[in-house]
Amino acid sequence: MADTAEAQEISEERHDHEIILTAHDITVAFGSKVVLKNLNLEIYRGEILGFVGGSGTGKSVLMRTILGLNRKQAGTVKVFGIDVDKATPEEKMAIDMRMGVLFQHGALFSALTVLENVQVPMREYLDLPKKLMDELAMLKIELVGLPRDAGPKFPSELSGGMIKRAALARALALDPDLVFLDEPTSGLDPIGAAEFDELVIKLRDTLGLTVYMVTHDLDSLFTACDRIAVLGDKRVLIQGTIEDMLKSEEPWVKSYFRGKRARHLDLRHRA
Ligand SMILES: Nc1ncnc2c1ncn2[C@@H]1O[C@H](COP(=O)(O)OP(=O)(O)OP(=O)(O)O)[C@@H](O)[C@H]1O
Repeated sequence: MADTAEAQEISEERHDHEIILTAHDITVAFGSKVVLKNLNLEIYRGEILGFVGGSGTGKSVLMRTILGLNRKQAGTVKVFGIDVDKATPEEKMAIDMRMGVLFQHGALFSALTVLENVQVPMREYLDLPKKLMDELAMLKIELVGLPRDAGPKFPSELSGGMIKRAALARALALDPDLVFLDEPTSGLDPIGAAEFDELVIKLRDTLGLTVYMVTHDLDSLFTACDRIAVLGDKRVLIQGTIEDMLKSEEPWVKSYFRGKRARHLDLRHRA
């Protein structure tokens, strides 16, 4: 277990300050309802960034905006150094292939087996023979810690934790550099959630992934995240390490990280 200073050093070495994604001056509104206003955020290569904020503050909207699934009224999103609004169709496709997503709801297609679910992005972007696709999908299934016999199963035959792992396998199908996880541990029991966090850390360490994780899970924020960004008042209120969150006097941050539910957690929980 690394102490705080050591953990900080490891974290700094890891992301080495290379920016992999920049959201600059983002404004998003639905009709007259402004959800995000002049929001700025940076994500560094190799980090696990935890994204937190009150319910309905716009965490999913921001993730969808970054992914190009929501219209924005203003601002720029640069991924891998390319402004997505100015990207050519070829650049756009290359960017899409380098980003994997685990959505909060509808994680898997219920009519498809786990193997077929993992193959969905492969079919969309690659033209591979079936046998090779089967082998690649099985590798992803094993990578996320599922047994091979999970491949031919349907989502309804899996536990909640296995479904999340299968959805993660699908997000990893195209060997992305950056993965977006929208509340990946919601609905899991604490043991399942802790195991999922460990898996995310292991994948980051072994594959060099960068992870953007929307979460309400304080355990995940304490144990898995190198940095945390807090959304409130339509913008990023604060971003920094868990130590920064614990020192913050911003009222929402203070009540979230030092409130009753956070009381049992402290920095000794950090891996
Ligand atoms: N397509 C849409 N049309 C209109 N309003 C929307 C749309 N998508 C999101 N909103 C609104 O934007 C606000 C932010 O929603 P969002 O789902 O991003 O919140 P969140 O921070 O992810 O919440 P939670 O933690 O509860 O999942 C909400 O008020 C929501 O109703």
